[in-house]
Amino acid sequence: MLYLVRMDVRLPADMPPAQAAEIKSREKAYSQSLQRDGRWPHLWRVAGEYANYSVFDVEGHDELHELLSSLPLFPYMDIDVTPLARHPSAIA
Ligand SMILES: O=C(O)C[C@H]1C=CC(=O)O1
Repeated sequence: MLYLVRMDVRLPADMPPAQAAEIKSREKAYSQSLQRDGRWPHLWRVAGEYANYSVFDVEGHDELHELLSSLPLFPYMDIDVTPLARHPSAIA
């Protein structure tokens, strides 16, 4: 199943910069492993915001929840999930 996911990152203003950098580094490594194995085929920055739109290609809700809740930034993100169904007029 495909899911469109918006993630808004809200790190606490008082988080020490070294801690923020360490979390972002782990997030990057984890997200790139999911991109490489094909489960996170799109990752786009929302221009001007600390947010992204992503497309996940996973078995279903349970796998998506497992992946999202394992993100190192998960405790600091607002996440909005939209399940995608095939459009009858789509040619691809
Ligand atoms: O920067 C973000 O949008 C949050 C998150 C998503 C992938 C990643 O590496 O960081």
